[in-house]
Amino acid sequence: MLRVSGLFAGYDGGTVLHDVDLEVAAGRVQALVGRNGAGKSTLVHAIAGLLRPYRGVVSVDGRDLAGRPAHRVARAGVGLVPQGRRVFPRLTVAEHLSLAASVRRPDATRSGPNWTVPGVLELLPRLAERLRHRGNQLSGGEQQMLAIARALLTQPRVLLLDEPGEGLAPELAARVREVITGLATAGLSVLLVEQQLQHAVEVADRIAVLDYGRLVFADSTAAVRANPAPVEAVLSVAGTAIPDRTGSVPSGQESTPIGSGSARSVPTGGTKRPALFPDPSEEDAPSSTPSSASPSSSAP
Ligand SMILES: Nc1ncnc2c1ncn2[C@@H]1O[C@H](COP(=O)(O)OP(=O)(O)OP(=O)(O)O)[C@@H](O)[C@H]1O
Repeated sequence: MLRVSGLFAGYDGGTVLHDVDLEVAAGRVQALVGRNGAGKSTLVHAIAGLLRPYRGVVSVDGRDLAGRPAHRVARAGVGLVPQGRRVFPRLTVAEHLSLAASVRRPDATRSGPNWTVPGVLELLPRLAERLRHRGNQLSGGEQQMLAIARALLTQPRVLLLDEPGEGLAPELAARVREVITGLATAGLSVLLVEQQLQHAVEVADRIAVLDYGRLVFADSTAAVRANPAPVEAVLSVAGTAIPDRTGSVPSGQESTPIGSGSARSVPTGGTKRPALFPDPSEEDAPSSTPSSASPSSSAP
């Protein structure tokens, strides 16, 4: 379990995160949404040890990691899929994977999933076809899969993903969400930074909203589906128009300027249910968890 408590962090003495509390249980996906500049990446970096918090607790399975350097945090079981993927342009896929596999955390074999190179290639078969390609020869989707594979090979118990669908074609972003669901099913605690609420609710068990560095909302995805207005109100202040599943912004849900005082949570047109979420009876059946997501199928 990942636990963040009373976390303050920022840059050069300025405070970005104010008293943030968050818990992500094993096997769960916690989505973190918020408008641009709300502090989502700052929180991810503070958890991952890339940014030293001013104060507060960051713990994994009860072990306090706040202020530890990134390599120590990684060895304690926190995997990071950073925003922008950050693959090495000149290393091949195979080299990325063998490098990641060489920095396994020391107790990795004693508990939790045991990810191997064959195991991640089974989960992400596109990478198997690209083993000799360099990072700069991969598509955005392939780079994202590589970033996920690299993180898994460090044998994380907690996986942090910072906007993994950013810049991907819709079908690839959907595949990434499918993989994330499978990873949670395999027992990981997943913290997912997601720009679009519509996508967050597809994959997360819980939704938290960060605004001006403060956690202003946290509840189950079911509760958000039932009443998205509080979350939408925070997001709409940023002028972030959330598209529906077809990718278009529903009529009446255009973004609201800061200070206008009206959230766009309920579209005009008289429907009670905001168009962001389809009626549950109209939704597609949930996709089954890919069996290949289980690392138990990994070769030793
Ligand atoms: N390295 C840095 N040095 C100084 N300030 C920073 C740095 N990184 C981020 N900030 C500032 O911290 C605040 C939060 O930024 P952060 O990147 O965490 O937001 P975010 O919610 O992830 O935004 P986005 O959705 O655009 O990625 C912003 O005001 C940003 O300008």
